[in-house]
Amino acid sequence: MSHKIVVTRSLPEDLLAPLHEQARLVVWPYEETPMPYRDLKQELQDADALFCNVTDTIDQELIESAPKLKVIATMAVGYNNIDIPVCQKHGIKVAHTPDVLTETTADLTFTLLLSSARRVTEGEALIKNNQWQTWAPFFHTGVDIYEQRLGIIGMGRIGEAVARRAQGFSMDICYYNRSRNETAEQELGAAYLSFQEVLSSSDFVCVQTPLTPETKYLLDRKALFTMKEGSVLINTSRGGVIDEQALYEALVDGPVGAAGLDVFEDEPISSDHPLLQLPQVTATPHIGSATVATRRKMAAMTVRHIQQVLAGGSPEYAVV
Ligand SMILES: NC(=O)C1=CN([C@@H]2O[C@H](COP(=O)(O)OP(=O)(O)OC[C@H]3O[C@@H](n4cnc5c(N)ncnc54)[C@H](OP(=O)(O)O)[C@@H]3O)[C@@H](O)[C@H]2O)C=CC1
Ligand SMILES: O=CC(=O)O
Repeated sequence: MSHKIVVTRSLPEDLLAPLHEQARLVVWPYEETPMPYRDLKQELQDADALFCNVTDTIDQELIESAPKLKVIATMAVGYNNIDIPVCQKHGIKVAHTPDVLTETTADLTFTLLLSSARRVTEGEALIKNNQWQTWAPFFHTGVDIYEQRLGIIGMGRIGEAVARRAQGFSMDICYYNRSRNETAEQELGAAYLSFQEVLSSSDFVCVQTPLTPETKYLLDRKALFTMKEGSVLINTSRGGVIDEQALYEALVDGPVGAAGLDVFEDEPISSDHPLLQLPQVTATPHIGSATVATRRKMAAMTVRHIQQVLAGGSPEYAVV
């Protein structure tokens, strides 16, 4: 047993069992609390593999203090928290978990879309706060979903899965990517439009890009203020893709009618954040892929990635 593996969150024992058989595991004992950076740095000094997640910052300092590290396997598809060029420079393999979480994340995206359009959480709060007085012709009206236009910024795996759900609502689908997605165009009837056209013509805009230097604040003030009057914005990608201050202004004084947000620039978002004071914001705590079945698949895939690299091979889903 020569390998050391660091796991930054507690996980069900049966999921980690295959690793125990071939290595010494250091597992952060808490599920709800991230492993502090300092402890992680200390443990990585003689580690061969790292099992991490979206809350761990895997930066140059950390990577360069881990001379034996061979693989960083993250239990997520997004890897914006990992310094990929530094990993490449040091020959460290990086693996992530696409595909297994696609449908689950699309379900949550569509849940936010439906909920924002029909003001579900606002309505629930009215009832629970004893503020529902009567049925009234225009009481608590929302916007229609069926036959409306859905614009997807980032038509990749999750974007396509959201579009498939939108077909069931007879939505008119358009998208923007840097490159054209022939599958989405031919099989889902999605129209390829410019970024501006998607924003200005869509009743619903779903953001599904990764967070990269290019997509940081992709939805800035200018972009948000070109959105269609009364439109609904859904973000289940990463908080940093949207300028939150500008989104607040676009919701209060601009064209955005409502927003459904699963991700935030700083997580966990503080309950006194201005966005959370707005009734037209529906917020969930970064739970896009959070079903038991999907999280188990993600964890099992992350374990396999570590096994594959420690056995001298390449991970099934390699970033680099
Ligand atoms: N809320 C949650 O819990 C979850 C969040 N996520 C987030 O969702 C993201 C997407 O996942 P997934 O669908 O699997 O990823 P994919 O790589 O399959 O899709 C990403 C899409 O974004 C497009 N894109 C990338 N850069 C740009 C850009 N600069 N401008 C416009 N479009 C761009 C890509 O097209 P092209 O390259 O042609 O531009 C591609 O179509 C993840 O990176 C992660 O951050 C994922 C799972 C759960
Ligand atoms: O945010 C989650 C992910 O898998 O990426």
